[in-house]
Amino acid sequence: MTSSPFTLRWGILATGGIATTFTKDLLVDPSTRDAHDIHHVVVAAASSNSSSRAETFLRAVGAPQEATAHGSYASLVADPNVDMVYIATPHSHHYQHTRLALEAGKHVLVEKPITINSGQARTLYSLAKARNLFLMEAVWTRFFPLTRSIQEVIASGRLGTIKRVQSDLSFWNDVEAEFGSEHRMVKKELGGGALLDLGVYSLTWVFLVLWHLQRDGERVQPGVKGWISKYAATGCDEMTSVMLDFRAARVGSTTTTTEDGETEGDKDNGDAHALALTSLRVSYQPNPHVPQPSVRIQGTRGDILVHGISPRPLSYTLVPAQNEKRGQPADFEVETKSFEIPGGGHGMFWEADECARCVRDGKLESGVMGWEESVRVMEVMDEVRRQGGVGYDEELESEKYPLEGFGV
Ligand SMILES: NC(=O)C1=CN([C@@H]2O[C@H](COP(=O)(O)OP(=O)(O)OC[C@H]3O[C@@H](n4cnc5c(N)ncnc54)[C@H](OP(=O)(O)O)[C@@H]3O)[C@@H](O)[C@H]2O)C=CC1
Ligand SMILES: O=C1OC[C@@H](O)[C@H](O)[C@H]1O
Repeated sequence: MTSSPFTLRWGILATGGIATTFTKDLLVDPSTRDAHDIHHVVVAAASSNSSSRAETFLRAVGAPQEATAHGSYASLVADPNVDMVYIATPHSHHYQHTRLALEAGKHVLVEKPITINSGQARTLYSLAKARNLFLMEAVWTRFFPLTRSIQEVIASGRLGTIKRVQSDLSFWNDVEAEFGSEHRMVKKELGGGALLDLGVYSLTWVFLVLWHLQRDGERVQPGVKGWISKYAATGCDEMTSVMLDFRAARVGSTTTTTEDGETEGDKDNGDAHALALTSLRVSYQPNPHVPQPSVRIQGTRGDILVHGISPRPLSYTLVPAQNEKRGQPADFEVETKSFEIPGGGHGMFWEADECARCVRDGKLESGVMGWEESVRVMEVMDEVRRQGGVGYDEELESEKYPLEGFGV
């Protein structure tokens, strides 16, 4: 027996770059990615600017004619046809706009980073829980089939015990020419800086491997050491490097017997280290003719090299360790697995599908991009900013609501 798909009705809050990309993805037929149980409808969009800006946006993305164009965010969240609000404003506004939507009784998908700091994130998740509403940080990379495939390889133990993860999301920019001092990437009033915008992906890869290797209920926050180099024009971070120390990341460690009769499990203390990098001045891959992995996951029996930009990688290579002296060499061959993004989309529809399924099933949080992990990543970024001396205005770091000038 086939039942009809569950329909989620979306309201898009803001009309900028990523709102456009995401909304176009919502309009891609889910059957092109073999999803038959859910369906998305774009019922409204809002611009803080004017309803005509929202109308232009709706036409540009190809939304249904009957979708409503709102001239304010307050009007969007009051729209009774909207089930789920997608928030695509700058970082500085996520806390205010997510509260606006939750307090109006809407489920929310909010762009990364969920907030400016972990305290704000915790408050939003408590509010969602109290109001019985779904809330998720839009870390779309988590929902890629490629990401799931890598997590499965790690969980299978084929790579042995995972000891190290290195992850880099850096762009090679002429920062002054490209961003000046007004672009959201570098403007402090908009929560700018490499760490919150790009570093969150480097940490995402570290967490999706090492946080999940710790046992449920026994997870401990890693030790964190961070270095920040500031952009002279605005004081935001333009280059941030983070080292993390995960103690006793034990699930997936091997206990195979080696030639001398010992077991790897006996010798391994379970610790793992990570390096999460981001910069606006150099690139993870300065020259496409010389491919370099954006993420490297290292186990005692081999590595995984992830290729392509880390928010949206399209292939990975399994690299077996070859060490003549080892009793137990890797039992797999070099293999590259490539993935496609179907339906002509960008790949953001998989996170939207997760939202629909969670709402359908009455879940408040995703089992893939859960609340605790989201808060833990924010805590790491808080600590790195503390060590590197980068703070935002008191109001932006506060949990005061509503703040004037934020359209709430
Ligand atoms: N997941 C991903 O791959 C990506 C995620 N992002 C995230 O999405 C968010 C938005 O980024 P992006 O779309 O590139 O940004 P844009 O500057 O392109 O768009 C931001 C939109 O927010 C609205 N807005 C409301 N208040 C302000 C304000 N004071 N200043 C500027 N804009 C304001 C505007 O829409 P309006 O006038 O209609 O209200 C504007 O168009 C960020 O949090 C970023 O981290 C960004 C790029 C990629
Ligand atoms: O989320 C993002 O991923 C891709 C980057 O180009 C963009 O600046 C960032 O916001």
